[in-house]
Amino acid sequence: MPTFVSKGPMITTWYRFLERFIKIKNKNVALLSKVTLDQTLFAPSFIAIFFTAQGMMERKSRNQILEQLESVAYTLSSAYATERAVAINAVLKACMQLIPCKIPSLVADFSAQAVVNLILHKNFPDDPIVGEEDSGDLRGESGKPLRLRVLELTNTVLDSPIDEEELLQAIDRGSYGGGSKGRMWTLDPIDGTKGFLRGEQYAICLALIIDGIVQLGVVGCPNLPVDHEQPDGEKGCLFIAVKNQGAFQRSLSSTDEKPVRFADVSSPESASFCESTEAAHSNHDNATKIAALLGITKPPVRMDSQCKYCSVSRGDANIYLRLPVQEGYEEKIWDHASGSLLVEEAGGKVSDLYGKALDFSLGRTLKSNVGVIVAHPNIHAKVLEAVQTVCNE
Ligand SMILES: Nc1ncnc2c1ncn2[C@@H]1O[C@H](COP(=O)(O)OS(=O)(=O)O)[C@@H](OP(=O)(O)O)[C@H]1O
Ligand SMILES: [Mg+2]
Repeated sequence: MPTFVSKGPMITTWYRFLERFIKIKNKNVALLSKVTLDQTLFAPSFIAIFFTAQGMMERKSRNQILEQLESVAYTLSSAYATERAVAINAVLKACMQLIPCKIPSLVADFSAQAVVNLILHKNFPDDPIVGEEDSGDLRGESGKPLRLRVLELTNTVLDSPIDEEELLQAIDRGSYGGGSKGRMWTLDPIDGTKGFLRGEQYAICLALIIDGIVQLGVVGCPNLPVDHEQPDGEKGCLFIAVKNQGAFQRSLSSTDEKPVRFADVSSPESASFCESTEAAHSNHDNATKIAALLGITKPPVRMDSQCKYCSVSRGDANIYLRLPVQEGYEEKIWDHASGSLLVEEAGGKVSDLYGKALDFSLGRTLKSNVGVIVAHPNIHAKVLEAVQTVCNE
């Protein structure tokens, strides 16, 4: 019904407008101009108006309407569709090989990097990869026992088995130095090694960066509950974000994707925050002082790995702080690329401790940034101010 009522008159008026105002003699150029205007101006506006009106008539909430618009925009957009599908497949395979049994973390780390790099190389042979691991510890006689265990695990998820030399080559495809030009992938095969060892949160994180800008991020969290409200329910989630296409979550066992959004929060007092489990990776004492300054009363949620980015993106908490412990520590691009895009696409804001955007164009590390602050745009400025007050004390 809304289609019938709105579409006819609007389209007729639009085409009349085009006929009247596009006065180009060359017929082909005139046609091309009309098609361009139609696809870039009319179609997106019409779709947005149509779905908003439909949502309002169905008495949907503002958030439900936004979610629907996001999924329509995603369905209609095909940018990076192949990269998205390949990245999901690679991260899923790497997750699957780690779930069934208890695996030593070194074996898991190398094997996850081999699996993801092999899948990326098969699909995008010219794309360089900035990966956390290299094959040094697997080489020679001394590396043989570890090498064979990694090879065995890697071959459990590959369609066609590889040999020892192919394994080493695959891992070393992650040796790219990064930079500001062209395409590259960045991979943390197991982020949150300590969490993996404890049987808690860890993540497999893959991102596509083009000319220094993160365009796609996929994060696999094999131990994260699918629903934060049901910590004993199904575990294992995949988070996916493509620039300007929104952020999504699915479980490892299903292909159904749901949009994820930052929880609305109007003031820091009502917020909750999460930080690293490891006090050696983020300063817990300063975080406590910042929380007090902001009037936050809820205790922090401590969690390992980029699962923190995922958790705030879907509204489990409102703030993520990573406060430097060691002067001169340079954050690695694979520890933040996919997570930061996920946050931005879910409606959150990411900066460093000085309010600067994270710069992924400077090599393997975030050389020009210090720490990370993630918060809802409504409260980011206040959080930043409190962080600066405490860190400058
Ligand atoms: N000194 C220091 N400061 C800041 N960060 C550091 C530091 N040392 C290590 N790392 C990196 O922290 C990564 C783990 O991230 P988290 O701290 O979020 O998780 S965890 O709680 O430590 O498991 C961890 O990633 P993984 O090595 O992949 O686990 C490291 O890259
Ligand atoms: Mg890491």
